[in-house]
Amino acid sequence: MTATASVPLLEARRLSFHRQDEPVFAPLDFRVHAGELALIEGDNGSGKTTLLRLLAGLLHVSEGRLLWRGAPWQRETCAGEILFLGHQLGQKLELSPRENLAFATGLHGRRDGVVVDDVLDEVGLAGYEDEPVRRLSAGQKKRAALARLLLLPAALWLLDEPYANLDRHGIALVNRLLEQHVAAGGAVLVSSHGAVGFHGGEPQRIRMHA
Ligand SMILES: Nc1ncnc2c1ncn2[C@@H]1O[C@H](COP(=O)(O)OP(=O)(O)OP(=O)(O)O)[C@@H](O)[C@H]1O
Repeated sequence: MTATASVPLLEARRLSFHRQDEPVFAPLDFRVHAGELALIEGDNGSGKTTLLRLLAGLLHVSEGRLLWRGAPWQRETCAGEILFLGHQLGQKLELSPRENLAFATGLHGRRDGVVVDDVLDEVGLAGYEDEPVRRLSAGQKKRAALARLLLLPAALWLLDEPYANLDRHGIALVNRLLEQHVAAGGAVLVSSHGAVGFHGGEPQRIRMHA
């Protein structure tokens, strides 16, 4: 392994987040490397979403350190490298899936050689490419959001309950995306109350404690 390969993509050192001076979760230490999937585990209210929002830069670190590729985490460096898919799916409801993807790629660029129509077909939205997202079902909205994973060039995916609202084909789609991304050298942090169907090795477990 080269020195570069051994540097984690993301590293948390005694990381914590406070609300009204109270820590939401106990300080966390973990490292996520390229080609690795990590599960964030914990009960309702234990801080999984808060952690993911913190890692996405939507909240400010209260204490501890967050490193990206060995250097202090900075929004400018990480904007296109980290993709967060949360409960709010980040879709503009008046725009179509195709238009939402155009908006996202305008901000963050796109993977080489990936075609929008192929991506929308792969996530099961063939025939809905130009429908306003507000007219899609909950599962279809989720699929429109998942399309970003295939199209954008982010190295690290932060996925909060990625299986929510999906049927069995959608669940299989998420599992396929996870395995493809990790096999291609990407990394994933995922929170899920259900089983995560990942067969690319034993995942790291990040346990949230109050
Ligand atoms: N916007 C907010 N303002 C104040 N408190 C919040 C806010 N969002 C979350 N909390 C609190 O922070 C704690 C952690 O919430 P968080 O959503 O991170 O938990 P979670 O582990 O993702 O839960 P779940 O499994 O139910 O999705 C909870 O006690 C919650 O009430």
